[in-house]
Amino acid sequence: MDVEQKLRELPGWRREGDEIRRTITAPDFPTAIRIVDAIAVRAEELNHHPDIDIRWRELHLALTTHDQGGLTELDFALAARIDAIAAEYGA
Ligand SMILES: C[C@H](O)[C@H](O)[C@H]1CNC2=NC(N)=NC(=O)C2=N1
Repeated sequence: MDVEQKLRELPGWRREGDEIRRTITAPDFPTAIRIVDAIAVRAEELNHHPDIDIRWRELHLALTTHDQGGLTELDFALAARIDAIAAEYGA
């Protein structure tokens, strides 16, 4: 898998070691929590779960595939869904 090519398709995300990361800034704290809830639904569907650090209206997300020891297609599939959710909630 060409990680750099995948990242070009996901401009909000950056690579840090074995992870890709994105910060989402929601309009307010309740919206940030709704975004987390929507991400949870997708994560369950994909059986792939982000690390999420909630700081007021900022969400710091990190994706990797622990059981494969690094980045996989699943990380990029979930990242694309997270981007769609963020856009839907005005973040
Ligand atoms: C057993 C189950 O499939 C694994 O624990 C899954 C669940 N969700 C996961 N999510 C992420 N981000 N990485 C994983 O390696 C992972 N593994």
